[in-house]
Parts: sequence; C-alpha cells; structure tokens
Amino acid sequence: MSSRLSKLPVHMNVLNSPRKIKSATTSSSKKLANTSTTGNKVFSSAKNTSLKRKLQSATTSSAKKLASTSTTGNTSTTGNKVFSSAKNTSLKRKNVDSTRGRIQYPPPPAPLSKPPSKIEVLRDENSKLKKQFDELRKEYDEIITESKQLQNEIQEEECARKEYIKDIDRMKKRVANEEAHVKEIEDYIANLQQNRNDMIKNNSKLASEMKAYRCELEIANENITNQSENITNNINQIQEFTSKLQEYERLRRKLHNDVQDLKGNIRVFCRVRPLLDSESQNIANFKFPKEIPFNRKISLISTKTNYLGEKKEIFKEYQFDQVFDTFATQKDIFSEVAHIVQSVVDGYNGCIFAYGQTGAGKTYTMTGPTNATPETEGMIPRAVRLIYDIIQDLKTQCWKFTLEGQFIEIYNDNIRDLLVADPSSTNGVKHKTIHDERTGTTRISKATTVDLDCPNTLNQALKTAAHNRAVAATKCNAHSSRSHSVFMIRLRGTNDNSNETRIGSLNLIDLAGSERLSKSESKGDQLQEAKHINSSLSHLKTVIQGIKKDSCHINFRDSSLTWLLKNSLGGNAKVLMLVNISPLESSLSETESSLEFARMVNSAHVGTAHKN
Ligand SMILES: Nc1ncnc2c1ncn2[C@@H]1O[C@H](COP(=O)(O)OP(=O)(O)OP(=O)(O)O)[C@@H](O)[C@H]1O
Repeated sequence: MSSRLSKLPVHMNVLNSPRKIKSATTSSSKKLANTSTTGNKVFSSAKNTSLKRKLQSATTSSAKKLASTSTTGNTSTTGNKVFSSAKNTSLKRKNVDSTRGRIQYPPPPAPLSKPPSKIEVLRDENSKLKKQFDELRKEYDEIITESKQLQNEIQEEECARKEYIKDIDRMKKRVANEEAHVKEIEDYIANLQQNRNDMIKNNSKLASEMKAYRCELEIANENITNQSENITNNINQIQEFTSKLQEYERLRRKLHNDVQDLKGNIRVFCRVRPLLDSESQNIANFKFPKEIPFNRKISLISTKTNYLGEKKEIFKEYQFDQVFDTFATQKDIFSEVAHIVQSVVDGYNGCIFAYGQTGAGKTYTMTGPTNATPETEGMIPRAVRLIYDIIQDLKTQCWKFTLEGQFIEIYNDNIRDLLVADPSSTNGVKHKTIHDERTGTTRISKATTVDLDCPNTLNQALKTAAHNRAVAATKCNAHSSRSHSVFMIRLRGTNDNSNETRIGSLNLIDLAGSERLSKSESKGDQLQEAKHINSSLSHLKTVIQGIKKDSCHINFRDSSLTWLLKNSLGGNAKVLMLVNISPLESSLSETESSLEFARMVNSAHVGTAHKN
C-alpha cells in the first residue's frame, strides 16, 4: 500500500512540478505562437489530454486505496465500517465526480484516543493526498485556463494567419500589378530611350546641317555686305540719274515746245473721209501729191462752166501741216495729235477742233463710230488714255496728277451740260464760262465735273454725253450737226521732290456743220440754228485772223464758242484744227469753203506758247 502510494508522487512528480508544467506550457505556448501550425495545435492538445489522463489515473488510484483501507477497517468496528463504507462511497462518488469536474473529499476522521490506527494513518495520508490533489487540481485548473487562453491565442493567431495569407494574396496581386506596371514603365523607358537615341542622331545631323548653314550664312552675310555697298552705290547712281532725268525731262519739254513753236502753235490737218458703202454719188477729183516724210498737199480739180458755156477745169492746191487721204486710220491721225497731248501734260493748254460740213467725218474723228473698237476709237479716248500713260510714267519722277473733265455743247449760242444724268432737270439753267487768269484754265459753271481717275470713268462720261446728244437729236432734227460739242479736260500735277506744279488743259471740240446758209436753204428753227452756227464759226474765223494780224484787241466775247476757247487759242495754247472733207463731188463747194477756212487758220500765228 505504501509502495503504491509512494508511487503516486512519481506521477505527481510530473504533475507536482508546476514550474515544469508551466515552463512546458509556456514553451509550448511560445512554440505555438511561433509556429502556429496545425501540427503544433494537435501536439498541444495531446499534451493537455495526457496531463488530464495522469490526473484521472492518480485520483482513481487514491480512491482505490481508500476503498481497500475502508474494507480492512470493517473488521474492527461496524460503526467504523458503516462510516468507512459511507465515507468510501462518498469518496468514490466524489472521485467519480472528480473525473467530471471538481472532486469532493470526505471530511477527516475523528481523532482516536488510541495510537493512530492504520485507518488514521491512511486518513492522514488521504488528507495529505487530498491536499496534494487540491494543489494538483489547482495547477490543473490553471493549466486548463492557460490552455484555453492558448487555444484562444491559437485561434487568434489562426485568424491573423488567415489575414496574413489574405494580405499576402493581396500583396501578390499588387506585386503582379506593380510588376505589370513596372513592365509598362520599362517598355516606356525603352521607347524613350529609343526616341532619345533617334533624337541624338537627328541632333547630330541637325548640328552638322546647322554648321553648313552657318557657313552659308556667313558667305551670304559677306555677299549682303558687298551687295549693300553695291546698293548704296546704285542708290547714289539712281539719284544722280534721277536728277539727270529730271534735267533731261526739262530739256525734252523745252525741245518739244520749241519743235511745236517751229511747227506753229496753230496747226492744221486735213482729212478726207472714205466713200461710205451707203453712198453712190460721184467722188470729187482729189489729188494727194506724195511727199516725204508725209503728205502736206491736197489738190482739188473742179470743172466750171463760164458765161460762154465753156467748161473749164480749175485746179486748186492747198497745203497744210499734214494731209490724210481716205486710207488714213485713226491711229495715223492720233500720232500727230499725241504731240499736243504731251504738251498738255507738260503744263500747256491745248485745243483740238474738228471743222467741216455735216457728214464730213468730224464726230468719227473726234469720238469714233457708235460701236468703236480700239482701232476705230477717236481722238478723245485716245488722248485721255495717252494722258494716263504719261502720268503713270511720271510717277517714277515723283509726279502726282489729278484729272477732271466737263462735257458741254453750245447750241444756239447757249451752253448745255452733256454729263448731267437727266437733261430735262437742267432746263433753264444758265451756264457761264469762267476763266482763271492765274492758272490759264477754263471751266463751265454749274456743269457736271467728273474725276477722270480711270478709263472706266472716261468711257462712262463719253456714253452719257453721246446719249444726251442723241436725246436732243430726236427732239431737234440732226441736232448733233447743229451744235458744237466741247470735251474739256483739266490736269494738275505736283512734284514733292522738285516742288514743281503743272497745270494744263485740253479742249476737244466737235464743231457744228459748216455748210453755208445759202445752200442749206434752212427755214424757221433750222434757219435760226444755221445763223448761230455761221455766226460762231465766223467769229472763230475773225478771232483767228485777229491773232494772225497780232491785233491788240481780239473780241473773244462775240460768241460763246470763241469766249470758251479764249485760253485755248490765246498765247498760251497749242491748237490743232482738223479739217474734215467729204469725198463727194456734190459737196465740192463746201469742201472748197472748208479748205479756204483752213488755209486762213494755217497761216495764222498764235503768239509764243508759255507754260501755265
Ligand atoms: N474716216 C472714216 N472712215 C469710215 N467712216 C467714216 C469716216 N469718217 C466718217 N465716217 C462715217 O461717215 C458718216 C458721217 O460721219 P460723222 O457723223 O462723223 O460726220 P460729222 O461731220 O460729224 O457730221 P455732223 O456734223 O452731222 O455731226 C458716219 O457714218 C461715219 O461713220
């Protein structure tokens, strides 16, 4: 019995060493905490179970010993037996209960007056064992508590581990993403690297190109420097040439004027128009003796019957500045007119008038036919176009020009505006001729003035004038032949370089038909018209004769026509008279009359022209 009990401490040695158990538990707990693997859990659980089993076995053995001791005690006393049995039963139950939970120990036996018996010894032992058991139980409870804590810790660790695993998975995913991102960045960097390499290549290429350009630039700069010097030299030369040109221009104008003076300030051209398709009459017998460089003479052979009834050929020869036969073109006529136009731009007054009987070709010569072409257009459009050309050229010499025009007609000695949009609106309007003695120019009051700044304005003005004359012609039979039309051009030029000013004027006149009163057999209004025409032409003749004789007093005021032409016929003027001749034999008498008038004009001398 004692050996068996003595064996108990051997078991209890294990259990009785709380430090060892605690240390083992702590070590196990640490291991568990460190490893947190399922295997460790199992191990820990197994250890706890083994500890439980040992405790149970120790309790069971103690109970058995008590039972056995109790049986032996029954031989002494019944009361003790009962007591022992009851105690043993109670102890057994307690011991059995102890396997389930807390163990209930029997109260210690009452002290014996006799030396302690075996039972008392056993009781002491039992009491000691109980104490040991209580201690063990306490330790066990602590271990259980600790184990539970460990379990909890294990569970927590397991949860944490799972979280870690999740975190690791998340991290893995993140790492995968980051790796992909890194891959992208690496690709991007590789691309950038490639670009950088390309750019480096380009850079070096550009650098070498730039070097080449720099060389070229240096050469170009040298060239520019050289050329700048050349330009400066050229500018100096140009300035020299310009001043020389201006000098030559002055000389040219003087020479041109001298030539005009030598030619005479009143020059007369004669033009014989061709036979028209519509005409079937006989042609007069004209002769155009060939001269070089141009024809100056025209011979007229007529047959006259004397009082004896004898037919006699009469030969008359006229000489003018130039004679144009039936083949002459508008261009031929203008080549001579152009000199006067040039004089006008040079600052002189000019006057070109067409004289001749009705139908002799005055309007054709001055304006051109109704649907004129560049070949057939007359002196007026050609003169204006030439002025445009000359003033355009003069711009290189710093000349600026303004050009304006008026277009009027003189009918029955009254002035009418041909550029007005509505002729009926001017009924009763009295126009006056105003001469500016300072500038030597003439203008008509209250008449429309147009700026002839471009060929279109000129064409429009010519159209309006032609329309207004046509309207008047329908109202009054053959009106156009019954009035003098005057296209007045005024020109003003300034030169800021030389501070020069040029003022010139050009009158282009289509005179009324010059047929004689006796022949026209006019009556009524027509007679009145014819009288006015003859009167004005007669005054023109008188004025020119007065000029021819150098008369002190020339009465320009005698007719509206001569008054209008005062500045154009006076000392400061270049005059060109175009005598238009009909080729018809039936017009011979009028032809002779016109040629006589022209001869008289041609012999007249109109002062010495001077600039305005
Ligand atoms: N050189 C010419 N070449 C061709 N046709 C011409 C020429 N000269 C005049 N004509 C024509 O002769 C006709 C009469 O000419 P125009 O009208 O010019 O005469 P005019 O002297 O002006 O007459 P009016 O005094 O009645 O105005 C017109 O049909 C015109 O086209």
